[in-house]
Amino acid sequence: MAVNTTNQTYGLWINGVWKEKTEVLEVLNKYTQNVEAAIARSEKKDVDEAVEGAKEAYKETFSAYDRYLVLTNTARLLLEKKEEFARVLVAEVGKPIRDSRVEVERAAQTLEISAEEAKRIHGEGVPVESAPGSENRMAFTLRVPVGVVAAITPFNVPLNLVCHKIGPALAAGNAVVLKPAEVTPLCALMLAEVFKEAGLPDGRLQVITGDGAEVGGWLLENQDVKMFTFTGSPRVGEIIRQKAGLRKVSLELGNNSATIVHKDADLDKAAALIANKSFNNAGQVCISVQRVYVHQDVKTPFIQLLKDKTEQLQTGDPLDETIDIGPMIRQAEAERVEEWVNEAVSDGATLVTGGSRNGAFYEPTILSDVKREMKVCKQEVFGPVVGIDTYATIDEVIEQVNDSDYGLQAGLFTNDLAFAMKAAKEIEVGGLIVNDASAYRVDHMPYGGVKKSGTGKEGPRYAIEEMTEERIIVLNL
Ligand SMILES: NC(=O)C1=CN([C@@H]2O[C@H](COP(=O)(O)OP(=O)(O)OC[C@H]3O[C@@H](n4cnc5c(N)ncnc54)[C@H](O)[C@@H]3O)[C@@H](O)[C@H]2O)C=CC1
Ligand SMILES: O=C(O)[C@H](O)CS(=O)(=O)O
Repeated sequence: MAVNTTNQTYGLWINGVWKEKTEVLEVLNKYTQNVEAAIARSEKKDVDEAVEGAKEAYKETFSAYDRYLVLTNTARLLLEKKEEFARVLVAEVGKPIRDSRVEVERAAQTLEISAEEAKRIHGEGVPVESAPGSENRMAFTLRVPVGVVAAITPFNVPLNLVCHKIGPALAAGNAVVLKPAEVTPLCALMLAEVFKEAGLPDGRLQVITGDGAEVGGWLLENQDVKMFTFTGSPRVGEIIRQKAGLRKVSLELGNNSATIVHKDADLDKAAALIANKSFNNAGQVCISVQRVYVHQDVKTPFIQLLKDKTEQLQTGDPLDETIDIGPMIRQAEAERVEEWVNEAVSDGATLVTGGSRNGAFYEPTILSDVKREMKVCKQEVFGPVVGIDTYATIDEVIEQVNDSDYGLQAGLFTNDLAFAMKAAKEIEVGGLIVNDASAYRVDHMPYGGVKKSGTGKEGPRYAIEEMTEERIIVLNL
């Protein structure tokens, strides 16, 4: 049974207290469509106040060890409140309860890893003395924080992806102004209070909410923001890239992730992992499997296995412990997916399973005989749809995978080491996952794409590099 888990009006989190606003936006429960909570709609002056407060907080000493302690405490408190956060994720995203619990656990891990990294941020020795005329010099680098970081996050993984920005930014010694997605802002707002309870100095983390384009625009205008770290659509990523000017920008954008199933693969294992990782979070995961390339010799048995495993997935109320797939974020998105699938079928694709919509629910859907120019292949579906195509040779499939505007992660099922290593060199992505689907991620690995999938890496150690400047110190002795 769905319950209203928060039923609260949130203010803006500025300088460690709630600032109430009269204008609010409603946040819906994505399963019941009831109002779950309300959030404040920021005005420009609120955004400027948040940035100013962050700038002031940044000037105060916050040692690496204290950063470590605060992040560790936050991770512990988050785990203590796991069920509370998981239920809010169920409500605001429509994410099934079992997956929501996993997201809270991963978010705590992301903060824990960030805490560990806070203690080992270091530069390196630079042998300037080896240059003629510099014999009496020595040099080393420092990594210094950039200052105020603006973090703008998407709707689909609203706790862990927020932690992937706040964790490393704070670990590196920055102050953060966070703008969570307006449709799923609740966990981020709750997290702000947890950080305070964990000992974070006021102003180091500000959370402002409101209309994305408006608030994002005001953040971009404010020159006291020194870096933008963004996860979301390529459309908004490009706006940020253009308006940020010469400031630092890190962009985690979309993907139409491919996974290859070679003729020597363990087909049962491949089908199980692909079924699980294509439809998780109703396919609203940017490394979710969207394009499957199966070797022509094993097409028929593989499709049958994938169909069987997909049809075992249960769709329904995300609070129900037995449910695998909940609603999409809004009905309009499910309608778009329905349109793309119908268009593919009328252009010659075969519907293997699924293909129907009920409100915001879209059934897990498999298409075969897809063509590369179809929207379900060429664009990012961001929904529970997999399109299967075949190939004959290794060169051909590498070309098919690379024929994409995107390049975040890809998967490859094979026991052929030579193929795996050729793919590692030639597939144009930020990460290749061998003997698993494209959607494998643990939170300390480098994560980020090429082409339209963005620039910069996440994973706390790598994000800290993005969120610090390298400064060289030369000693003339
Ligand atoms: N590479 C990655 O790690 C991930 C990428 N994504 C991508 O995100 C997209 C889906 O998420 P959405 O939340 O719908 O993306 P979105 O781009 O619509 O929104 C993302 C964030 O940007 C804000 N925003 C909207 N307009 C803005 C503007 N003009 N200036 C500044 N900020 C603005 C939104 O309020 C939200 O907080 C998909 O394309 C997906 O692939 C999602 C998750 C992870
Ligand atoms: O890109 C996404 O949608 C997420 O980063 C995938 S994950 O972190 O939830 O695995």
